[in-house]
Amino acid sequence: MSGWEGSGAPEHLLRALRAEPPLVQCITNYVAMNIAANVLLAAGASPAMVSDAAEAGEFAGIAGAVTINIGTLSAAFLDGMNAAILGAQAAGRPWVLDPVACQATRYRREVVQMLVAQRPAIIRGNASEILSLAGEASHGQGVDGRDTVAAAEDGARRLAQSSGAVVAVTGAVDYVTDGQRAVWIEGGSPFMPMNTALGCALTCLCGAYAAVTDDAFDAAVGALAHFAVAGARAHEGAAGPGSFAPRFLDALALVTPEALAGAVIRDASVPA
Ligand SMILES: Nc1ncnc2c1ncn2[C@@H]1O[C@H](COP(=O)(O)OP(=O)(O)OP(=O)(O)O)[C@@H](O)[C@H]1O
Ligand SMILES: Cc1ncsc1CCO
Ligand SMILES: [Mg+2]
Repeated sequence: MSGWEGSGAPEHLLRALRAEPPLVQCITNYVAMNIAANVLLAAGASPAMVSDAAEAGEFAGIAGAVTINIGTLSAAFLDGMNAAILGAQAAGRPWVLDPVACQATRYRREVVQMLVAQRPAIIRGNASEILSLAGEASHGQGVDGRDTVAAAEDGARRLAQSSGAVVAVTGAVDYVTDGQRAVWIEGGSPFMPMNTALGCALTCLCGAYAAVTDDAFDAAVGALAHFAVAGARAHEGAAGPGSFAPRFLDALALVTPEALAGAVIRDASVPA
């Protein structure tokens, strides 16, 4: 099918987001901070990189959503993450988890399990990270995915069922599931994984979409469709990852709700 039907379709969410730009509190890594903020601004949202525990919980009370990324994990970041999650939960706002390189060290494996237990609305990671979270063998090399998204399909569905989160697995073709509903999303560009932190930025955009709908599945599909359409457009005329990067920011901003309606989204739901 082409396009996700109904009021939760990406084009409707993008219209809502542009009409009232959501404030998204991003606790992300040092590599991603600037890239993710620019991605959110281009897409139409309002980023704030607020992570210290002294204010992260209070700030979460005024944000539309919180996003948490363990890319450059430290004790100080972790304190801020826990404060922000408590603040988001007290305010009834969703939070999104990016389990960067969670397969790599015991510290990351333990921290990410503790975070998953705090009920993120969405978990967005590459296939190697999602396989590890699902308890399966992962071939991830540090922060880079080395597994196919198809290999993580079953694990993603089980992880969604056990955690209660919508799970979004990204790669050449993306997969999103809430444990029952599922879609494949096509598009993007092979230059995307050659630009650092675009996945981290996408996690922040999942927060922006989650701020404008109560349905975390629709939010994840909307954010990933926005990246897929903008990435494919930016690929046209790009000579490599360097010239791709500014075209991608332009494309994120120039994508219209009507263009998002043309995103290639294939239903893969398990029959009830
Ligand atoms: N080969 C590819 N072709 C098309 N799009 C791709 C490809 N690989 C990744 N993407 C897209 O790039 C974006 C980021 O996904 P990716 O899986 O690379 O994240 P990641 O590994 O977490 O990145 P990072 O940790 O560097 O932020 C997604 O929108 C995804 O669809
Ligand atoms: C390169 C890198 N190292 C830690 S986080 C990060 C950004 C991509 O995940
Ligand atoms: Mg990543």
